[in-house]
Amino acid sequence: MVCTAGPAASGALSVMRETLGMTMEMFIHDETPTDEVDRREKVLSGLADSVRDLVDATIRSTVPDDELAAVRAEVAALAARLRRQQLPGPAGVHYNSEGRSWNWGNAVVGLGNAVAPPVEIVHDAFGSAYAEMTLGAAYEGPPGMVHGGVSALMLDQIMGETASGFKRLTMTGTLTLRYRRPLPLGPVRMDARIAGEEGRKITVEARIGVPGEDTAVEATGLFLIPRWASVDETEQGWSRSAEG
Ligand SMILES: CCCCCCCCCC(=O)SCCNC(=O)CCNC(=O)[C@H](O)C(C)(C)COP(=O)(O)OP(=O)(O)OC[C@H]1O[C@@H](n2cnc3c(N)ncnc32)[C@H](O)[C@@H]1OP(=O)(O)O
Repeated sequence: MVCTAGPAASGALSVMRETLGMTMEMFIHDETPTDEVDRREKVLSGLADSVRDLVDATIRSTVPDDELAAVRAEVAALAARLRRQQLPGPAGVHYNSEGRSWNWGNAVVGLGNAVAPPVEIVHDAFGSAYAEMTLGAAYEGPPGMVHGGVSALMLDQIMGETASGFKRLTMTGTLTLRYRRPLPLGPVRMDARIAGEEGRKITVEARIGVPGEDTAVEATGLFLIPRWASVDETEQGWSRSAEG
């Protein structure tokens, strides 16, 4: 799933740029046609999937040292091929006038980011969302368990998207987590919902756990529409697409 910032978003985006300077320069108006974006995204996400597999294989491999060294040389050669043509910095968020946006570098949902777990967040029209994914060896904290920071990362993303609803800009103000029980690596599910709204403050509640079992981590977050991004402007400006 990819969030989209339609043409009307440019007002909110320009305020963000002026206010936050270089950081928000990462929102890039980019008139690449949607079909080209779709094509590139498919190829890039395929590569990210393979690199994710490489990460897992690296962690778990028991091949001899000389084989590890040989693989290292091949991986270095592949990285050099990719670096022949690359961006000067992070990928940022791009959007075109057709209402398509793409955020391939995002740490949780970036389709070009092999560090991101493969997550598709599903939103309904009523301020709630869920996601199911499998967290493997790359996300380990306690032995066999999901790292607590990874749970926080994943929850922050689904909660931020839920607060935003892709119709307004929100930022995490405060995130409170209660780790109730260890979360084993493997299939997990997250759920989030808006629990309350008051002016620029949106409270979101969420949980993550093994599907069908008791909650492992519960979260409450206060998400803020920044002072510099008025509700009217951001509500006009943000939209989302179903697919990405
Ligand atoms: C569509 C795309 C979906 C994307 C999903 C992305 C998920 C990922 C989300 C993130 O990770 S965001 C990155 C992490 N968060 C940040 O970097 C936020 C950094 N902080 C800020 O930019 C500003 O502090 C912030 C925008 C949060 C607030 O600045 P404002 O200038 O708008 O707040 P202001 O000072 O006007 O305060 C408004 C009210 O909020 C309260 N407040 C401000 N900051 C707060 C805070 N951090 N926690 C709790 N309350 C806070 C403040 O006390 C006040 O309360 P009262 O109205 O009752 O007086």
